[in-house]
Amino acid sequence: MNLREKYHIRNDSVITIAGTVGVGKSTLTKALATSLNFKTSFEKVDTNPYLEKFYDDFERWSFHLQVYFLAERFKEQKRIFEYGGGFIQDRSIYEDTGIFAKMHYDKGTMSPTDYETYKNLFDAMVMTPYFPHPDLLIYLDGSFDEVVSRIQMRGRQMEKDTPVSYWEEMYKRYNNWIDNFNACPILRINISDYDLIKQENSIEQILEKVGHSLQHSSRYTRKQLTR
Ligand SMILES: Nc1ncnc2c1ncn2[C@@H]1O[C@H](COP(=O)(O)OP(=O)(O)O)[C@@H](O)[C@H]1O
Ligand SMILES: Nc1ncnc2c1ncn2[C@H]1C[C@H](O)[C@@H](COP(=O)(O)O)O1
Repeated sequence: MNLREKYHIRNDSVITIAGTVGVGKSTLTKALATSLNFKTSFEKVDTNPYLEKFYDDFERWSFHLQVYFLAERFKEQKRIFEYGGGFIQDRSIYEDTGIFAKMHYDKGTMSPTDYETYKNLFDAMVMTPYFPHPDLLIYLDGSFDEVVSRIQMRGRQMEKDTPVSYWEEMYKRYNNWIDNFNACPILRINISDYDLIKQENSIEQILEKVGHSLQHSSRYTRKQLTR
């Protein structure tokens, strides 16, 4: 029996991983996809034509970057749909608006008109009954100090050059955002409770929680019954 079967995870499940920059989403995405034999959907950082410019001048590039991310994530959503699921997704589409666009608007680095335009586009594309929400959102949580040290350790220059107050603001917003999130079921995991590098059975502990959360989600059970 493989790990997916052992933990009663359907092979058409869609699991998205949310959490602040540097917390460990991509690392967990890879580990989960490998153990479940799922496909991955990653945020592409190296080929993003706006990201460095954005970190250099938020005001000038925030609208362009949000529209770019929205288009990229929507294309990924389509790909996931076309494959019929079986995906682990690195960052949810909900964070783009709920965290990033809102934060830049509130801080005055995205104009009210740009924010309104972006929000209208987002709502028309995503917040409709036609948009398939994930079966589960895994929310990765950790201490602020650990998150900042991971950003430094990973070493993307644009992020290292960004004032720590930016990450602090984002961190606070994430805590608030997840407490009010209800678009799909959530599983919260603290990064101090597992170590994918040193503890071999860490991934199984996470898979057990994932299987349990999915089994207890009425939407997932409904999906199971209609198959
Ligand atoms: N469980 C872990 N233990 C130790 N270091 C980790 C762990 N998960 C991620 N990291 C490290 O933290 C940094 C950020 O991780 P990453 O997965 O890229 O975060 P995110 O995708 O959330 O921005 C990377 O240097 C990565 O190697
Ligand atoms: N919607 C976004 N707006 C601004 N910046 C964003 C958005 N989504 C991701 N980012 C940035 C944050 C990081 O610098 C990179 C990649 O994120 P990570 O959490 O490391 O996967 O893109």
